[in-house]
Amino acid sequence: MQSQSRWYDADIERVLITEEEIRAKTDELAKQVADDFAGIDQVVLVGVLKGAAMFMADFARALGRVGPAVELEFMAASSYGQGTTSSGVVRVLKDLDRDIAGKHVLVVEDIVDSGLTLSWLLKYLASRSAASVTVVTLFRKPAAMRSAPPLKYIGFDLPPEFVVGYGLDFGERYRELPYVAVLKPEVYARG
Ligand SMILES: O=P(O)(O)OC[C@H]1O[C@H](OP(=O)(O)OP(=O)(O)O)[C@H](O)[C@@H]1O
Ligand code: HPA
Repeated sequence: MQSQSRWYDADIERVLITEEEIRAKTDELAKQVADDFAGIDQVVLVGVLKGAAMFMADFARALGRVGPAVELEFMAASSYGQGTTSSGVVRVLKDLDRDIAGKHVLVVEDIVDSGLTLSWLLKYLASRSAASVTVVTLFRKPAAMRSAPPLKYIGFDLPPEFVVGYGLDFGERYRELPYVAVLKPEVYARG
């Protein structure tokens, strides 16, 4: 059966990580976290919107199958706006709804690129008296190795290119792609 063409097909330069690879890696990360959190009954997952929406949903279910009970919390932070480089200023668009004091918190990020968002977020959460704060990110860019806080749970290392899909956007578009891809140069240039 021929697969149907989708609106974004013509914009894609190349796929970097497939849907199947994302699924397998998500299960693997959940297993690692479950093993490390053995003996802990409850973990609060803090998803960083909007980019982490897809990973949060899939990771929460993967962890639920093999690990502790999870509570879902979301924060919304933004530093990229419409472009492909960080503005350098993290804006909180939505704060946590509940107190995390005394709880084991796992921050769920889609990507750590410059590391600015994560560094800022960890400082922000440090004042909330959580029992522990750990980070899981599905993707990491090379710049993060220089400037981001040390990370234990990383899905994939990506090349230093602006990517879209599986939650990641370019000007709010392409988040719904089931894989992670690089767009054609003319698409980035159009803005
Ligand atoms: O390591 P950094 O260079 O800080 O980049 C990482 C952050 O950038 C993206 O969010 P963005 O600010 O684009 O907001 P969004 O999630 O709403 O797209 C992404 O979802 C991460 O949260
Ligand atoms: O490569 C990226 N794509 C989309 N959003 C991002 N936020 C940081 N890096 C990226």
